Amino acid sequence: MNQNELWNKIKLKFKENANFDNNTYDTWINSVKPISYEGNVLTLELPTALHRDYWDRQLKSTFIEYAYAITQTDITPNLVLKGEVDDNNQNLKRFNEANGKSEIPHIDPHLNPNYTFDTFVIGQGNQMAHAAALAVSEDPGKVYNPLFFYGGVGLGKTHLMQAIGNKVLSSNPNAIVKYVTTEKFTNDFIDSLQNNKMQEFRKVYRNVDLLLIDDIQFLANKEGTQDEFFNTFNALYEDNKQIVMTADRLPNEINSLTDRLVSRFKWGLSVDITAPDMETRAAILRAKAKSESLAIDDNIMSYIASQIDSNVRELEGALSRIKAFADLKQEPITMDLVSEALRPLKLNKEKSAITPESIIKTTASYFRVTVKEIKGKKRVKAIVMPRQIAMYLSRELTDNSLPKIGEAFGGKDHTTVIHACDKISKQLATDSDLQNQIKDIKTEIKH
Ligand SMILES: Nc1ncnc2c1ncn2[C@@H]1O[C@H](COP(=O)(O)OP(=O)(O)OP(=O)(O)O)[C@@H](O)[C@H]1O
Repeated sequence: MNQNELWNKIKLKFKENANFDNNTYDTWINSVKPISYEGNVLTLELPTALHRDYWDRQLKSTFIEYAYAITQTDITPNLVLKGEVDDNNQNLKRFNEANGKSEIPHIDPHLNPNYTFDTFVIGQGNQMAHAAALAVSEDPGKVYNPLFFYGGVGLGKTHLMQAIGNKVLSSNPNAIVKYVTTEKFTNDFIDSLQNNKMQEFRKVYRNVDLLLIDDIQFLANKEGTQDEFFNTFNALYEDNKQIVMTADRLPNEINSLTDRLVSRFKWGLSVDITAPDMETRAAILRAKAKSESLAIDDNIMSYIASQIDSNVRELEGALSRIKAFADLKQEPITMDLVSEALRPLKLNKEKSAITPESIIKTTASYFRVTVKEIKGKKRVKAIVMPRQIAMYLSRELTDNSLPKIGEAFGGKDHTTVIHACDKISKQLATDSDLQNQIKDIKTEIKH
């Protein structure tokens, strides 16, 4: 029997017995080419490294079983990639090290199983992001690539991004999905540079079907990591692999993000997620309460939703607090219990009520300018500097979104706030006078 005859017989067995649909059969079996059959080794040429990984993990043992049924001998598959075939040394090396070991390291998707579409409540602020996420999860790499979510903290960006990963894996358990924060990507990159492991790094990041990368604003000012990310992005994109990213702002608003990255990100779709309205907050609470089997009256839900209006993470925190209160006191969840449980949160909020308004007031008096001047448009240095410092402090000390801060400064655009924050952060690194001024103003604000 030559290699073609043997492979055709094995293929037939895969077709008849392996329970593959046509698509799966074409992808993993029909795309394989028999190269040689010598001794007890059948050399097969596979189209990509992904195929080899899949064969190593999923198909090798079935292959051996089918080959044995046909030849009554143990046949070992020698899996090579196109281009490797002529290189005998590499071929041999690969064969020797193979032994069931996959070339692509095992990739842990790092997904939270609770972050699914089922547990995500759709509301006004996230409707569009949800629709885009769903579309991408149904057809990764095809519709919006890359998909980019941006918006403030605790609004569900990570949840939605991981929901895509969970859905892709549940539809195709063999898909290679990887979720990473930008911080982890950066650390992995630096680590592999220092330890001469760039090849492994690339093997991990360039062999995924779906890359989910969170908080890419942290790529700011990291040129080397940006370069590597750019190359990763290109490799995946050219291979029609899906990339999903999140950040707290639009790519062109991220400090020193290279133009080539910004322009790549524009190839796909950017969608913002905004804070949930009252109705959505109540719906989220109802869903969370239900999943934890908490019995809470509808009007109590509305009350909680009206009190906690910043973001979903805080809403969840409030609910856990209420639950803990009810458990400790062994009482049902009544309006009294809820208002007692939430009182410290509200008091805290009132006591430490640091708002852009209070920051503007303190900063103005520190620099002996007026609140009106800070909120105004005058561009003289004596006013611009205090204005930018107050914007910077509003960003640092409050949870207000960039547009909200802009509004507090007499209706300025959020890009002006970003510019101010970036400028002050940069200057702070080298200017000790500014460091002291900011320290003093902060102390005053907190008193
Ligand atoms: N629409 C929603 N329905 C259900 N749960 C939600 C929704 N939005 C957010 N959450 C929950 O709120 C919490 C915070 O969400 P998440 O971590 O995804 O926010 P984020 O936008 O990524 O914030 P950050 O930028 O701080 O990481 C999570 O526990 C998430 O499950």
